[in-house]
Amino acid sequence: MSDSAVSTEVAMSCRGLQKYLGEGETRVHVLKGVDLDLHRSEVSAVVGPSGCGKSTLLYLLGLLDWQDDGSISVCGEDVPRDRDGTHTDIRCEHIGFVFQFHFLLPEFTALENVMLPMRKLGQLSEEEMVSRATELLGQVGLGEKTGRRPSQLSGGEQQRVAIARALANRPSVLLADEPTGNLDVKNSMMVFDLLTRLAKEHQQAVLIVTHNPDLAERCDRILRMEDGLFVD
Ligand SMILES: Nc1ncnc2c1ncn2[C@@H]1O[C@H](COP(=O)(O)OP(=O)(O)OP(=O)(O)O)[C@@H](O)[C@H]1O
Repeated sequence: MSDSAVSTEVAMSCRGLQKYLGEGETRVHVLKGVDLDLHRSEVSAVVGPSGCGKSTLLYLLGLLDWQDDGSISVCGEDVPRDRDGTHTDIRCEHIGFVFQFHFLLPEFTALENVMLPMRKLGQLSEEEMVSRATELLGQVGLGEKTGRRPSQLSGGEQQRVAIARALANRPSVLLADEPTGNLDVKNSMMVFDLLTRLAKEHQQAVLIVTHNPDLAERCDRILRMEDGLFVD
């Protein structure tokens, strides 16, 4: 993938990120001081052996868990370390997630699923939310299937709805944990290319955890993690 379109603007960064998991004898020092800058329009792959801390890092950057030490900033603003709800607001506004399993709500249509993050953020009218969700589903090639429930869509289509949902609030950062891990080779490539193309179009920074070397090679850069740290 060409890096000519990578912006110098940092969408997210972390410094000295440390995390312990578990209690007592099972306590593990998972992240040992991770430094990272994610630039807009840049797609970074995180690779490394099982258990080295990739998902833990994604959880911390996604503000789904708290670090034990170190700092995270989003669009130049430090994320406060106290657990006062600020995290949820920042997450809603700035961060989109795509997981291996789509976590779409089964009783909702594709359109309603994509509208959910917008409802939570509460900045758009009903009409604006419908319009944006419709546009996003069109961009992921599901313009004709907006009224379908997840069970009426294929695995690849469900993951495309999840991508549209992740982009709904026009986040600064898109975090993806094995986003194609549940798909066959053909759908993997298609979903991966779609995700990275749309993120670049929307000038988002993308961080993808993957065990798939073919997908990692298609990213702008590959970050190798070993035992809780990035290595050269
Ligand atoms: N709740 C927990 N208590 C103790 N240790 C944990 C806990 N959750 C995860 N770990 C350990 O933390 C380490 C990092 O886990 P993490 O899920 O971040 O690894 P990973 O690199 O994403 O692995 P994989 O590629 O297998 O998904 C592992 O050694 C794991 O066993």
